[in-house]
Amino acid sequence: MTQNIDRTPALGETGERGGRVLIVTAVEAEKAAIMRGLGDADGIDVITAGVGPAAAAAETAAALAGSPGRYRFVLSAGIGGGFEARAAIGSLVVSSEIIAADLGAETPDGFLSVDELGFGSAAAAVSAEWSRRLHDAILSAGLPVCAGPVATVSTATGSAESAAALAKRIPGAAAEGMEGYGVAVAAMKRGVPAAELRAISNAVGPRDRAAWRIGDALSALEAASQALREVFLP
Ligand SMILES: O=C(O)c1cccc(C(=O)CC[C@H]2O[C@@H](n3cnc4c(=O)[nH]cnc43)[C@H](O)[C@@H]2O)c1
Repeated sequence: MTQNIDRTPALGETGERGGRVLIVTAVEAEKAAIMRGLGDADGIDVITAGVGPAAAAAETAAALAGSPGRYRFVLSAGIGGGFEARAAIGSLVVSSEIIAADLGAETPDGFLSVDELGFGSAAAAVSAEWSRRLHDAILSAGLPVCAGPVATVSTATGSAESAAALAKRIPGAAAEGMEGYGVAVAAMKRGVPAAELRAISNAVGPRDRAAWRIGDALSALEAASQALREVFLP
């Protein structure tokens, strides 16, 4: 289930695709942080799609369908939960994989993924080359960053048991968000490479709203976006 897939065309293999980058956030505060970091960078569109994989997929699909050939890369970006010992609050995670972690069936013996059910794949295509370039640019800027699987969930994890089960199911899981799989599937269906960036606001585990550091995560997202200018600009 956690196998890395890179079915999308390689970086530079733009074919008929245009030169712009599409960044999809869930909420306005994430968009604003990214725009502050990007400054007056041309060639990048940042949109707010709403919370959850369905809204993310619908808005991404609409943006790509509305301007066929306009985009060469799509990034799902926002704040997220970090898995213990992988991603601390205020750090950044770049996707090596994007996994729909709760897409499947519950059985008396545990969770079965759609892969195990034979209904497709819970892993959306991630561009390994784009992910590497994003990771390296953020690292070069001196920001704390790791590359790892990012889980997409419809219900944010809220207990130690669920966090442990997820970490077991997705070896090396680094972050959790609610939109990446939707964005990546919409991009994949249009043949546009995609990846995900999460700035960590909270630990994945027992719900503790008072411990969330949304301001720190938004500052990290802004700093990462500044570092990514050189990657995105033609
Ligand atoms: O009030 C709560 O307990 C609560 C729990 C989980 C998520 C929320 C949100 O309002 C955040 C939704 C928004 O932020 C991303 N996000 C941030 N941290 C996590 C997480 O640990 N697990 C899943 N998603 C997270 C998410 O992508 C949404 O866009 C409130």
